Amino acid sequence: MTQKTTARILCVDDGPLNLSLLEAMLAPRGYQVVQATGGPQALEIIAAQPVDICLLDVSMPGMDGFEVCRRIKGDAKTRNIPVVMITSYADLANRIRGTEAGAEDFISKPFESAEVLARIKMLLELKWLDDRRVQLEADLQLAHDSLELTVSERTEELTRANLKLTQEVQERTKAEESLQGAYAEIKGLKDRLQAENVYLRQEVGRQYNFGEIIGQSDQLEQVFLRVSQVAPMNATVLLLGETGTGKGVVARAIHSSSSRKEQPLITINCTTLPATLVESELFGRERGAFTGADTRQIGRFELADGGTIFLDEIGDMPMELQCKLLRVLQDGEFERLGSPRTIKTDVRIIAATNRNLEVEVREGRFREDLYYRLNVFPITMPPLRKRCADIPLLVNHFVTKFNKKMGRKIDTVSRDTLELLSGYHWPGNVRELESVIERAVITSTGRSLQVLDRFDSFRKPEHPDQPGRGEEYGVKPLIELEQDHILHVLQKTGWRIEGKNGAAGILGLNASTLRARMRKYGIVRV
Ligand SMILES: Nc1ncnc2c1ncn2[C@@H]1O[C@H](COP(=O)(O)OP(=O)(O)OP(=O)(O)O)[C@@H](O)[C@H]1O
Repeated sequence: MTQKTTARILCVDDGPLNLSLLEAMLAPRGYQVVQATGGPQALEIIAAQPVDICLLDVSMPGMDGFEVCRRIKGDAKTRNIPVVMITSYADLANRIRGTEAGAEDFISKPFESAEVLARIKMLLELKWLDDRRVQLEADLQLAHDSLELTVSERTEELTRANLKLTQEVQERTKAEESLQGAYAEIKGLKDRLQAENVYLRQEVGRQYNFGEIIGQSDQLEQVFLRVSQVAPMNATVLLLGETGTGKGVVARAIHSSSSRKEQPLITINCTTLPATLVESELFGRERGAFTGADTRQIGRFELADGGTIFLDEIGDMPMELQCKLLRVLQDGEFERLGSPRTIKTDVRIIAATNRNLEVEVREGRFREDLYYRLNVFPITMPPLRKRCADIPLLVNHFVTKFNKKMGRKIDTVSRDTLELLSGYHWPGNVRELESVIERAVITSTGRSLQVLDRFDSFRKPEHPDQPGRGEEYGVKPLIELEQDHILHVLQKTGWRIEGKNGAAGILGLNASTLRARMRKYGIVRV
């Protein structure tokens, strides 16, 4: 513990001798002695300069030592100056009064040098300790205050941070909620999209496949029924219907479901064959049959022996050939061009046309007898617009086909697209749909089919008054109605023709007339 040795000691006494004694005692010990000969002077000194200790005589004229002591202790600025009262008779009454006035200690007159010095030293140490304590307390208070400040600043900071955090949490919660909302919306959209998308693969399992014929509409079911009825027979089949409705497909299905399926199916397109060569194409020719015929040619009828001949676009066959064809159909016989030898052939005939043969007959462009020969078992292919139910299956079929061909991976078609396709008139029928899908597979980006064609301009039928186009007005030809009705009644009667509850009676026909009609329309029980 260090302590300053130059302590300033105020000695207050009305006796100069005492003051000199004290000065003589203290000064040599390094104390700075300040003298006052009375109370008022002492108080002035104390107010003007720092004093470390005050030695105060009790009995002084005017203001005694007790009063001076009281004033020192009564002033906050001077209260910590230790006061030592000097009394010549150290009686108890004076000590009590001194203590009450606030004196810290007492020394007796005459002074005992050792006692005075010991007391001064002790009081100075105490004062120093007290000063130190006050200082420490002040430091502590300061530290406490600064800590308080720091704590309050920190608390404020934390509160602010907490507030910010709370706001952030709220914002985040809000963001999360809106994200959840967005997710929900996306999920909703996705679900809707999925609901709107027709998954092609799912459809594959449901695809009705009669050979290559895709479709499951009621109209096509009728075709399937008739195909399955006639395929096993050798009967001639006449396929009717607009262009692109699938007559060729049905011809192949009939052949491949028949007992001739291991034998060839020879197709002759009566439109594309040059008229001059048709005859040799069909029946063959001997070498030298005509100028330039330097080799023998086997005709298609000969090639098809045991198999099937598909005469496509029969309505376009020249009249002179129709006669020869009739002979093959009737007798199974013909001669090669330039040869008298009759060749026998066993072929099944399937003919197809998009013309109205009755009109052709009426107008003299088609032989009536040939027409009856061909019209043994007519099958009318419904136009695509009459069997929109098949459009999804057909789209699926063609997308799969063109995916494979072009190495694409399209697997969905939106409902909107299907609706667009289903609403179109399809004058070119399945062939037209096929090329629309081929185009769309080429141009689609991604996995969903995008059809860019605009169909509206084609919607209206071009020739509303053309005969045989009744289906454009939702009207079936009478002949079709009759066929359907007979079939329907026969199914109802369990194929009973005659007698009570027989189909003939119900239809108001003789049994023989009904049988004739059934033959005419090729209606047989399967
Ligand atoms: N039901 C079907 N299922 C699958 N493909 C079909 C179907 N109908 C038609 N097609 C396809 O449509 C295209 C046209 O068919 P097809 O040539 O058989 O018609 P068509 O009635 O003979 O026409 P045209 O009278 O002009 O000769 C072909 O590529 C065929 O494969």
